[in-house]
Amino acid sequence: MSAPELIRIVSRDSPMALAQVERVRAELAALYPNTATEVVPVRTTGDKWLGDLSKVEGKGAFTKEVDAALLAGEADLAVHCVKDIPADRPLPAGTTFAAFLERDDIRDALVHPDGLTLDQLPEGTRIGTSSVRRVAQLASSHPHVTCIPFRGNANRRLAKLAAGEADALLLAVAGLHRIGRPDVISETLGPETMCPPIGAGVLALQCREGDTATIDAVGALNHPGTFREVTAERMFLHVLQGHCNSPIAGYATAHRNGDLSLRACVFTPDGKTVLNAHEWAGPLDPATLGTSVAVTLLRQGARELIDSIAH
Ligand SMILES: NCc1[nH]cc(CCC(=O)O)c1CC(=O)O
Repeated sequence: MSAPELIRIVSRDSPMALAQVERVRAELAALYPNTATEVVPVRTTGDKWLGDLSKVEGKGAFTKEVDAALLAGEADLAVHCVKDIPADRPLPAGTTFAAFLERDDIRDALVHPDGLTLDQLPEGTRIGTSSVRRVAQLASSHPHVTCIPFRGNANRRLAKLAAGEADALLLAVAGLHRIGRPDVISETLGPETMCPPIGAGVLALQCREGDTATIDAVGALNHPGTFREVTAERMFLHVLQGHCNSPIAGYATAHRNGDLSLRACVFTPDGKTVLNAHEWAGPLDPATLGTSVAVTLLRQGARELIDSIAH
């Protein structure tokens, strides 16, 4: 296959996002030694605005400017965390997913300067997180700790923690590895303790729809098992139609025998109500599994629960 001579890659300009781009460049260089790559960093609304995300355009705050650069032809490939790509609406018109890279760790980690675990945290511990998903699950499992709003990229959050603005943080394990700081992890939380977000630990490669040369080239980086997992998870979120304040979590697992399972939860913000579903698909396609799990939660009252949360 003849790959393009040059692929310009656009992404957020945070240290984590730039590390993600370096992974993509390395994978492309290994496959296509004659293809040059260039990085086009972009600062997104989500990076500039450090207040409540629902006050700006909560959805797409980390992807909008990146997608605009792709569509304007300033770059050929956008690299996104799947977790940051809205699933309740289609991708921006004119763009398409070309690949999902092999999934990293999907778990969240507790970052506590003295190495305490979640169960060891004293009453009143201030956990810096603005994630409604993390807040709801902590309120349910560890009601004696307090979540305080905390935004900014992972490096900035670690700096704010070091400055004493919180006592501990919850951050994604994958992200901490990407910024070279797995050393700060005091406890890795299993999905039964802290259910991960849709798309956790996966990088999406997005191209312009008509750019078949780039789509074909970067498509070789796709990981089929990850593709199936992400397809099920994003269809689940699409059918559920949450908003930026609805605590929703879930993850699919592609098993070695070809089966796919999807476990998902919807919470009230106070964590007092938890809706849960876990289903398997054998011969079913991933999108059908995602739809089925969403419908199961809707039957349990997820629609009323989500709509009753202010947004
Ligand atoms: N909201 C920012 C964001 N988007 C993706 C990740 C983690 C890496 C990933 O899941 O791909 C993070 C940081 C975090 O939540 O700790």
